[in-house]
Amino acid sequence: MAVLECSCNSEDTRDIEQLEARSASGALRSSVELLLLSKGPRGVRMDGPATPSALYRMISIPEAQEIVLRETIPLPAVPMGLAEGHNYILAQNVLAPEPVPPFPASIKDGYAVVSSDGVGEFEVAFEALAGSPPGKLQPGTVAYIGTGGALPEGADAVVQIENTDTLPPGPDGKKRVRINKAARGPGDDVRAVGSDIRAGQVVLQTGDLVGAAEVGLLATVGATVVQVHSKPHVAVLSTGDEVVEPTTKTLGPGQIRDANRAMLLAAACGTGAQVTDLGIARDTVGQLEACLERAIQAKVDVLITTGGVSMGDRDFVKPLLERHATVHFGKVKMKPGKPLTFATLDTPGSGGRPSRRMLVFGLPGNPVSSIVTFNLTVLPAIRRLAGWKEPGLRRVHARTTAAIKLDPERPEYHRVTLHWARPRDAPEGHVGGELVAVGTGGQISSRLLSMRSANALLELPAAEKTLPAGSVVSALLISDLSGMPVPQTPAGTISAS
Ligand SMILES: Nc1nc2c(c(=O)[nH]1)N[C@H]1C(S)=C(S)[C@@H](COP(=O)(O)OP(=O)(O)OC[C@H]3O[C@@H](n4cnc5c(N)ncnc54)[C@H](O)[C@@H]3O)O[C@H]1N2
Ligand code: MOO
Repeated sequence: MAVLECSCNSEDTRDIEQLEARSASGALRSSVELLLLSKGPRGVRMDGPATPSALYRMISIPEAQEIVLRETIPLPAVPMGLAEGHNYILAQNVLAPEPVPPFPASIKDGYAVVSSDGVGEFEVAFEALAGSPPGKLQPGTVAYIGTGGALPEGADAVVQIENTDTLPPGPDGKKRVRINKAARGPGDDVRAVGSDIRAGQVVLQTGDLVGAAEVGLLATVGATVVQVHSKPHVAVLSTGDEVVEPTTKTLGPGQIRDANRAMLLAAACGTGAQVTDLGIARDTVGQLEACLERAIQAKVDVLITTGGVSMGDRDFVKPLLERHATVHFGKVKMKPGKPLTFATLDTPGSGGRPSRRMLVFGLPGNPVSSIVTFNLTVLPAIRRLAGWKEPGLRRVHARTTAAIKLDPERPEYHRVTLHWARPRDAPEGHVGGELVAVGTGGQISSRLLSMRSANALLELPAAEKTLPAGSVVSALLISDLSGMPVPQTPAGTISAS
């Protein structure tokens, strides 16, 4: 992970009018402003007032997610070495150039035999050890063979050592063995050529995530350099006059420590993205614009801001994006996260280079709103950039354990910890279970404790009613479930149905 520190806390306090005046006189020529001059048909305005936030159409979350993915183009493929390729998405199919195993290989330590020779006493003609070239076996003799050893020519099966007794050497000093239990026939305890992987078989496909096992497969077929999608470069910026560094020992009047930046940098890091910390911007157009410029200069693929996207007269993020980018939406019917804003900013390439696109997510300042909207929109975009075919959160169903009052207007993403438990009416000792959703306490969007240990978001519809305990509700997974509480049952338990 590369971390580039770049704080934007300059003392620049230009307001919108000053900016507009300087722009009109041609005094500003930063890369942000040059972008303005090269804007496309849906591009930005430098003249006229910003769209008041109240004027944004409130769209649904599925619509918002569709827009985000529509505007997100996977990053180009790059060659990557075997070890570094871990956790990348393949941009090519990988074929086996030869069969695995490439020779008939013993499955056991024992004796290579001619299966029709059956039981009896045999001379051990030679040793066929793993890694050695196979010898040639005559009928009526056997060869000692190790697991993975190449079956000698003439042999057609292996008898494991447990089914043999070592005999004293013969008068000629040759080793001898008694086969007590014959091979069941040709091929017994032998891996045939290509039985694991056929020659030419596609072992990995475009779009596959390279986990540890996939690295092993690449190594097996000798694919030491493969094409993978680049990982995006993500920058995170906090905004707000009240927001101070987490290192602040004593908070001044009205100050709060910046929770969002560290949290979102951690979340972005968790995707494998390269991350850049853009610091905290004060609520001034000048500082925000300077940070936007930094992000462009640093060639980030995804810029995440938090705060300043709502209705206040110091909420400058939307107006800034309206001026410098194409804003696709600025209000989403969801709780938390209503003022979620999404824009794209295209930088034209020069000297034959392709143009770059920066996705900009203006997340709400409330910490829970910022991490919930990250999971629902930013994460899928990061995954799509990195080449994921199915970048959305995985949906499961879970039973609620308490009554939940629904929001009458906005669908709510209710934070829960999923457990695996016996169904409610199941008798003691019942094998199998279902997902049970335990709420994380007060769900107000400022209360970050509601995200603590949350591994899923219940998708609650907007309605004028209370959902009774025991309802089955769809839930989106926001963390891997391997740490999920699970009642202990003996290993290998099988349900008797
Ligand atoms: N008149 C209206 N006011 C608000 C509306 C509305 O529709 N009409 N929407 C509310 C909703 S919903 C949300 S969510 C918030 C979002 O506001 P902003 O995105 O503009 O965020 P701020 O006002 O800057 O901050 C909100 C809240 O979060 C705290 N905060 C901000 N940054 C951080 C940070 N980095 N770490 C921790 N906490 C942070 C900030 O102090 C505020 O308490 O708007 C409602 N208002
Ligand atoms: O939508 Mo806001 O995120 O409810 O608090």
